[in-house]
Amino acid sequence: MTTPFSFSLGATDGQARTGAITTSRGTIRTPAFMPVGTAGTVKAVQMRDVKATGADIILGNTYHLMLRPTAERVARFGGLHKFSTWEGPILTDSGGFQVMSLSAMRKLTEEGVSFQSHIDGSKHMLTPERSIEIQCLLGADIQMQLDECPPFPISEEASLESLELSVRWAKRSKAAFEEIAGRHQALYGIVQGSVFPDQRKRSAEALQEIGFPGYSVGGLAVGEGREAMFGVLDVTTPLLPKDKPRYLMGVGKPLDLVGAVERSIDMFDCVLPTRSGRHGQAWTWDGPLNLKNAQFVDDETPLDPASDCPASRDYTKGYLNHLFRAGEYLGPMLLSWHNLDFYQRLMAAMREAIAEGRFDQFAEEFRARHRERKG
Ligand SMILES: Nc1nc2c(CCc3ccccc3)c3nc[nH]c3cc2c(=O)[nH]1
Repeated sequence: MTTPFSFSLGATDGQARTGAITTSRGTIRTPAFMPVGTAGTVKAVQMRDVKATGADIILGNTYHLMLRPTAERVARFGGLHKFSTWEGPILTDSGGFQVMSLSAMRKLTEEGVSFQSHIDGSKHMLTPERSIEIQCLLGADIQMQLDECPPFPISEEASLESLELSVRWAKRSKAAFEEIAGRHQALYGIVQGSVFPDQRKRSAEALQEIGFPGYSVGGLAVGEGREAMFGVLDVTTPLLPKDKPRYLMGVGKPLDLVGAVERSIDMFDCVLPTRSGRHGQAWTWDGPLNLKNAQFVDDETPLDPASDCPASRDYTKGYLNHLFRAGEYLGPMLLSWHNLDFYQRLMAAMREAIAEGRFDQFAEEFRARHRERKG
């Protein structure tokens, strides 16, 4: 573990940019889509197939893994890489977001957030210090500060209070990180401020005062809608250092990814490709398809013959329709795999378009072709 974390910018095209994040476990090509592996597995897809789709990095979840099987047990197995057999970089969230969306009896104080496990009701406490300890026990290469992701909508004064707490927690997270993390690991600050431009500015400036090797844009993909999200990016990314990665948390649909790359975002995560795949939704260049739909019963064409992914190339839509109607495990497995591959092919196409100075044209053609809703 000697290679220190670093980011190098590649090509820029308008505000869009390519880059490479060097970590001790491999390089991440940006713009990058990071499959979510919440409980140490990218649901229904084996790690060798996740890698084959082109993913350079996957995500793990402090909240889920601290509850089960516990961070200490994962550490005894040699860390999350060894435990899950994923050998590339792993990014973990700090857990606060998941506590607020999943746990019961949660109580938020200056110290941290106490809560009851959604699994067995046991009592737990997450502080900035404990979150960093857990992320280090897991062995995460890129870690997140503990923050508070405010609900949407939220009043301006409540949003300001929340972002100030997250800034204080950013300081404590960095102090704890510097105590116990390795030189090969990196900690990101998370910009908050909901949909208020002056608060986004305040948060971005306060975090840069503290200083991080990368910055996440938090507080979005919480129901604000695409236009409001883009509006926040328009005012936020210009405030962040150009020579450091920007990670838009929890985003998103293909049209969200294109619009956010247009606004200078480098890293993305979203449960959509795997979660929607498990329920029969296939993402394609032309938009999403519901493969359970009767229209596919006799369809003898694959999802994408041009792909080298077996899930996209070797199975007919009629067969996939059958698998879902029959409740066969293979249905969710193949569609999760296909969707991850499609997301990686979209990211690769954007990286190539930026490198060739034709990203505007790519984005325009994609938006014309990709119909999110029929008709
Ligand atoms: N810490 C944090 N996480 C968020 C996530 C989870 C992303 C995540 C990271 C790693 C694993 C799973 C999920 C969000 N998802 C949608 N919107 C989100 C906002 C925030 C946020 O403001 N702060």
